[in-house]
Amino acid sequence: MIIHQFSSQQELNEAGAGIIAALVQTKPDAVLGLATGSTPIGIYEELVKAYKKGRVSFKSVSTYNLDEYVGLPVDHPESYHSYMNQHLFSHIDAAPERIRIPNGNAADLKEECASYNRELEGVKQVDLQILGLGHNGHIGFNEPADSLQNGTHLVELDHKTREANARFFPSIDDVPTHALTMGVGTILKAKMLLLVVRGADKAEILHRALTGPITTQCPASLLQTHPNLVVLLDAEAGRLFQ
Ligand SMILES: N[C@@H]1[C@@H](O)[C@H](O)[C@@H](COP(=O)(O)O)O[C@@H]1O
Repeated sequence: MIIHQFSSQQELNEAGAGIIAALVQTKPDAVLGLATGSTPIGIYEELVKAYKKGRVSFKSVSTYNLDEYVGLPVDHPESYHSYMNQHLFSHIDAAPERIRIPNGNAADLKEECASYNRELEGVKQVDLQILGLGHNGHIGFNEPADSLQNGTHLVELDHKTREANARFFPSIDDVPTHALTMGVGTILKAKMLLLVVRGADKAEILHRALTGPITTQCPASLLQTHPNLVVLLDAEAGRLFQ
């Protein structure tokens, strides 16, 4: 595990975007696993800048998103489809046919998960998976539990997760109760994991995830088992590592 701590958000964003851009420059048909949430927004902004300056092209890249809410219309402003268009896809040359986000409105959600799994199995390996961290230690939408699932599946969201995400909705009652998420097994198969964590409110859970026992009660703790985990932190999130 390599941990990089940054004193400014800008440096962190540039470092994150730099790692992704360098991968795509050397491997134009790279497979990227993408995350949503507030954490990666600045990194996506830097990637868009790099694209606009002609430093990187995404036209041959394939992308797989980690998760999506169940039951939000695709064009709902808080759907992860909308998020990805707003923060990344509408600004770069990514090929729509190589962009995949779980469909949380599929008539048959089980079949949607199965087909997402089949597609991911068809890809030899995700080259780089971006990850944020939930306040309860979740990754994607893999919530703390007695056991975790390997592949993409339907989850019921923890109250804590819905509370954390209520800031994006008129009220907590508007936050979806379920989501589709890649499983921890799928996440761990990526060649490289880029975990990005910001803010004092994540310091404790981050410290527990990276230095505490490996337990399904803290899904991010399983990242300790990955041979190529790179962690980008701001000073507030990294407070307990000093
Ligand atoms: N499903 C997403 C995760 O993929 C994200 O990493 C996490 C942290 O979100 P944020 O970056 O907004 O703190 O929670 C969300 O609910």
